[in-house]
Amino acid sequence: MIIAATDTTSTALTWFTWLVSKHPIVENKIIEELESKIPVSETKRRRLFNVDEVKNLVYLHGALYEALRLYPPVPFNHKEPLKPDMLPSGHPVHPKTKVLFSVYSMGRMKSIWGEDCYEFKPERWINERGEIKHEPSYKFLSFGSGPRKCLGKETSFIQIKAVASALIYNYRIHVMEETPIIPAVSVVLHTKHGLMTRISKRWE
Ligand code: HEM
Repeated sequence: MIIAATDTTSTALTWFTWLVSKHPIVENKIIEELESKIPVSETKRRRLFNVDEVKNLVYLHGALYEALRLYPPVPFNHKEPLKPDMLPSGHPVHPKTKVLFSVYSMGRMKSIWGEDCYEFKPERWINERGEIKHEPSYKFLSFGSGPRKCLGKETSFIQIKAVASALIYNYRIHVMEETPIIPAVSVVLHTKHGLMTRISKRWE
């Protein structure tokens, strides 16, 4: 729980916070969705959101999945076959061979996500009926795929959603860009220099 859950969720929230601060239109749409789906009285502006309240937030889901696609907290992974196998490319794989794959790169491939693959676009995850658009786990690999995929996927996502709602709804977050916001080369995709921010209350 401690190893698998701590750095992954905090890293996901860090990249999400940075991406939202760079995309004010997305930030406004998240607030609009919170206000329309979870109405709040004028006198009680500041608030926290519970699991049931955030469950059906479609736009926020899309924004968080976009952050996880562009900045997967576990940026690479490896697998090895139990018996001799062949990759779709025609390359044979021996049971003792580890196949390393970059989840980070796969989230940014035009052949997988289309021409706009570098764009932070929550709408990518919303279908024409306004519902969450599901993608196969072998395409969106941020939580892995198959029998050993992340056990904490649902738990972590709902936690992240509740924290992200409270952060964006209650505070204006201005990212200080004195140091570049770039990924660190590591097993978990931390921001190399952290994320320095100036935070103010949104409702005063
Ligand atoms: C944003 C948050 C998280 C991300 C991106 C993430 C990602 C991953 C990935 C990529 C794997 C490897 C899957 C594979 O090899 O196919 C994994 C495994 C795992 N995760 Fe997570 N994880 C997150 C949060 C959590 C949390 C909160 C927990 C626990 C409550 C957790 C528990 C586990 C466990 C136990 C495994 C090993 C599963 C196995 O080997 O059978 N994860 N996670």
